[in-house]
Amino acid sequence: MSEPADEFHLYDTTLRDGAQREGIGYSVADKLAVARLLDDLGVDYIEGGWPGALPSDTEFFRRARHELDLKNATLVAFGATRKAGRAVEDDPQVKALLDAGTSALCLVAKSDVRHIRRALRTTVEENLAMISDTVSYAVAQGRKVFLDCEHFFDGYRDDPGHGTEVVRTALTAGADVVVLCDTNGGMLPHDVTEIVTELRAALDGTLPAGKSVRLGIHCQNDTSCAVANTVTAVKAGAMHAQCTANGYGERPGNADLFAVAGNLALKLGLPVLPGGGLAKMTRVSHAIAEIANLAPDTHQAYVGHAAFAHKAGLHASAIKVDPELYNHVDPAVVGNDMRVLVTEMAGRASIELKSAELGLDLTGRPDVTARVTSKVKELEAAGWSFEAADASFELLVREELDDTVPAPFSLESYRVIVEHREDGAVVSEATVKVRVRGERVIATAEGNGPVNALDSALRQALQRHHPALAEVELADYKVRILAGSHGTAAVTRVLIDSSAEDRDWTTVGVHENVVEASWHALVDALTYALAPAPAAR
Ligand SMILES: CC(=O)SCCNC(=O)CCNC(=O)[C@H](O)C(C)(C)COP(=O)(O)OP(=O)(O)OC[C@H]1O[C@@H](n2cnc3c(N)ncnc32)[C@H](O)[C@@H]1OP(=O)(O)O
Ligand SMILES: CC(=O)C(=O)O
Repeated sequence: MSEPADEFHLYDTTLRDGAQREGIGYSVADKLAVARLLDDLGVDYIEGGWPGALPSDTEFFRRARHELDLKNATLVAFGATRKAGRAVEDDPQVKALLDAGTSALCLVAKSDVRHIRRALRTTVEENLAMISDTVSYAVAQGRKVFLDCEHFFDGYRDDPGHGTEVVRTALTAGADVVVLCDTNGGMLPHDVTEIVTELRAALDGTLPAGKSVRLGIHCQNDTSCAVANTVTAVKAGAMHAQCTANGYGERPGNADLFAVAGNLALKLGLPVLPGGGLAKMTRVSHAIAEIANLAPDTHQAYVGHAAFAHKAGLHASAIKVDPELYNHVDPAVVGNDMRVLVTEMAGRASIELKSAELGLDLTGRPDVTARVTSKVKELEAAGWSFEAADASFELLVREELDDTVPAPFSLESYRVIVEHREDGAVVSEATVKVRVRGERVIATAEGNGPVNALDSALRQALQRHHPALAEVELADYKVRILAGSHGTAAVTRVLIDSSAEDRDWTTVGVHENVVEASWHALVDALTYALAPAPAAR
């Protein structure tokens, strides 16, 4: 296998191929915002869309001229080669492409004989002429041209001579880079290595003077190998990689820009995303997901929230010695963080590391660490989950550390009624009887559900003594029924996300009864809201 070329481009197609993902529909303003993020990240090219095909893409390029001030990237307009049987200068799609006014263009061309004959319904000779005419016409107008060879790998397998001829024709006509596309995404890494290597050898010495073999790669993710195929093509000599943010794209998607950039920079030592771009990857990935209106993928390599989250006790015990022992790269290099998760898989090291993350120092307290470890295992076995409920975990550790957070009240009783009225309205009403700082308080409130009513009644009862609770909001409420096993009853687990000013926290409650499980999570949430900082923080 040859080594990566010295000159290398990272080419982003989030706004064109990425927008072909089911469920994505960018506005022009969204596209401008994504382009700014990608430019700030440091990609070399941003493919903005297909002017003349999509009115919103035509509008994007029009606005980009005045509104995008790109610092690092070159904007590229995408389109197809001229239509079969039509002169290039008379082709309205080619005109619209040039009218977009970008200095660089990317043309998609057929390179598989099956597609030329059956989809394009033309001859191999005419298709080569379409490529040659369109590339040389755009080059003559001063544009840099990339040529995407659709279905290159499938076509090359059937007819290597023809595949080679397509690439030769485009390079001879003046294409800057010819991009080999695994359009159906069916290749495996060894196929890509073999074909790229063989193609380079076949082209070597056959191009006109002054032309060199400049290849790119574009991989769809249908075998889940898009990133691997991209990296392997670069290893085999491709000097231009097309990718999309978060791997968005047609069907299962494309090669994920962040995984490709991380691999090329940190594993192959290529200077991609210079100027600190790597450290912006996590932020940019999440910001683009937000604009696309998609939840970020928690488990995405390099940039996912869980990319450096460690659950197994054995992992945590080695991480305690040296985080490098269980991280393939330093998370900070890609703008991410390492986290230790506390679950029934935790060992003492996990408990110590997680506590340290929360500002609780268990060094020199093996008794506390051991007690917390066994309590967590016991509770997790009974259905509790501390993985996401850091606040409940902190309360538990502090209790064992003799730094118990004072309970804001003691409970005498609570009662919840759900009333289905004759007119169809369903009203919940809760009454709580509590003691707050020696005073007996009774409060009743209505709510749109039993937990909402309970929360309102409890806050009402506490508000005079604890006015800070007015700032606390219940941001989310998740319920999960955990099936019983070994003859035990099913239990309900409730997670409550709370927020106040600039902090947020999660608490957990478990019980056979959903209201009681909610009550536990609610009480932890309000207790945590009023908790003084830990003695050791
Ligand atoms: C692999 C990829 O993802 S490439 C990007 C694909 N992206 C898109 O298709 C999104 C944007 N596409 C569109 O808006 C429309 O499909 C358009 C405007 C491009 C074309 O629309 P229409 O003119 O209505 O044609 P339609 O989509 O039905 O068919 C495509 C036409 O382009 C032709 N064509 C396809 N590929 C090429 C090519 N590389 N070069 C020249 N012509 C091509 C087809 O033969 C067909 O021609 P025909 O109308 O003479 O039969
Ligand atoms: C060009 C492109 O998107 C493809 O061949 O998949």
